[in-house]
Amino acid sequence: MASLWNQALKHLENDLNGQQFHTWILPLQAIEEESSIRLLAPSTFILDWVNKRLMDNIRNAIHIVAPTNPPEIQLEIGDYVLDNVEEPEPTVPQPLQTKTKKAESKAEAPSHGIKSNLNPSFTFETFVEGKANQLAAAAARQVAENPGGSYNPFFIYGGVGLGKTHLMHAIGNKLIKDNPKARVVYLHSERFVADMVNALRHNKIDEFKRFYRSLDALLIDDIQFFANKEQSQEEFFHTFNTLLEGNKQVILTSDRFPKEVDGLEDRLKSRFGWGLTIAVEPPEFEMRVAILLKKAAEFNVVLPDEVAFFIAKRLRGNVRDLEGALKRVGAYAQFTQQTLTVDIVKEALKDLLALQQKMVTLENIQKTVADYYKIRVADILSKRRSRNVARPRQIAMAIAKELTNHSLPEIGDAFGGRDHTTVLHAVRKVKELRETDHHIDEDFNSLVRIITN
Ligand SMILES: Nc1ncnc2c1ncn2[C@@H]1O[C@H](COP(=O)(O)OP(=O)(O)OP(=O)(O)O)[C@@H](O)[C@H]1O
Repeated sequence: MASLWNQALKHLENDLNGQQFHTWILPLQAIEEESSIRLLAPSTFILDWVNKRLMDNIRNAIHIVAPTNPPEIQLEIGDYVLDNVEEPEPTVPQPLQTKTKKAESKAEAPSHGIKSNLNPSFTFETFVEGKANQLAAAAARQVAENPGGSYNPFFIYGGVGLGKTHLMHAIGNKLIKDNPKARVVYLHSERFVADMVNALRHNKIDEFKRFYRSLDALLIDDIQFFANKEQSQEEFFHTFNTLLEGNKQVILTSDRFPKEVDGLEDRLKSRFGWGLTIAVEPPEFEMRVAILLKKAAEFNVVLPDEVAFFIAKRLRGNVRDLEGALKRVGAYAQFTQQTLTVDIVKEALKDLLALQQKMVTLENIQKTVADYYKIRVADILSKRRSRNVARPRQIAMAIAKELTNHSLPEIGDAFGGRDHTTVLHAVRKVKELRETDHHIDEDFNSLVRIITN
């Protein structure tokens, strides 16, 4: 029987987004006692964060797995000690061990091997490929086959919930599968910063450095959180160089193109571009269907094709949202013991569908695009052809085609009475521009996110 905490973790993983789960929940070490569960946080930073924002989620999860007699939850600080860094041949890397004074005195200190922090379910096998992530997935496989090769660092960027973390873990999992002794560590950039601050406080910075520089692969998620943290950037810069010089693999993710991460030193930005930088994009319709079908099989939800089509057509957000919707309809079907149909999905996802419907109107698209480019909606509807107005107009039309079910003539009408061929031209032009100009591509993706979220 899995420990109570391990069972609770499964619920927390569903409940929270990947970043929250990896950054704040996974680092907690649980000591289960008769009527209580002690959660040890490796730093005050993590302790405070969990305390302020995630205690309700933790309580809920514990209540689900122990509904009749839920243990009391105590959150306390446990010292992270960087240990065994130079052990000659660890079967698994040995970076972080938890030690608490209380736990020690009870000789109950949990013994942990290396915490690679990899989620075993994020693999290439469970990753659905489509136009939006094909390149990224192919490159990730290359990196997994040939770590420390020419794709180093490997940098994946793109909007939230589009599979960056998943891909990164897939590489890490493959590296360890191929070589169980590989020292692979995944962590969120905020966690790197927190660990560094902690190491400084405990005079363990040399061990900290040695540890990170002794890895075979270092995977750091969401590096935009390094922004304006000069000391962390400095440390990371040296770690990064040492790893690269030793042909060790570095994998990074960010929500935007590295050069556009504000508050990051130029030398870091430029180095991030030395290897391969690749984007993941929001999934297109076919991929959304494929993701729904694959996840349905994973979650044991019987999902008829037409129902998958319906959800994919109506929910155009990121993969995490699709997953959330699927879990909801799955639970609904189970609860009401009905086979899923489009009508049931309409009922189960009523609020989500209404929200999406309400927000994605042509007016909303025009307004969002106008705000984004700091022009007026009237400019978009006008006949003006200057580039600063014409380009946003084309982008707005292309988004309208992508996000709504309106026909080309309807879109043309709504954009100041234009002909449908003008809309078609805009759609083609924007497609071409997105392929050649990453600024336009970023703008487009950001706008879709703003409109659909
Ligand atoms: N192509 C895909 N195939 C299968 N699952 C996917 C895919 N893309 C994303 N997911 C799933 O969607 C969820 C969110 O993905 P992930 O955490 O990797 O996103 P992310 O891009 O790292 O977002 P964030 O920046 O918010 O961390 C995860 O459960 C992941 O497994």
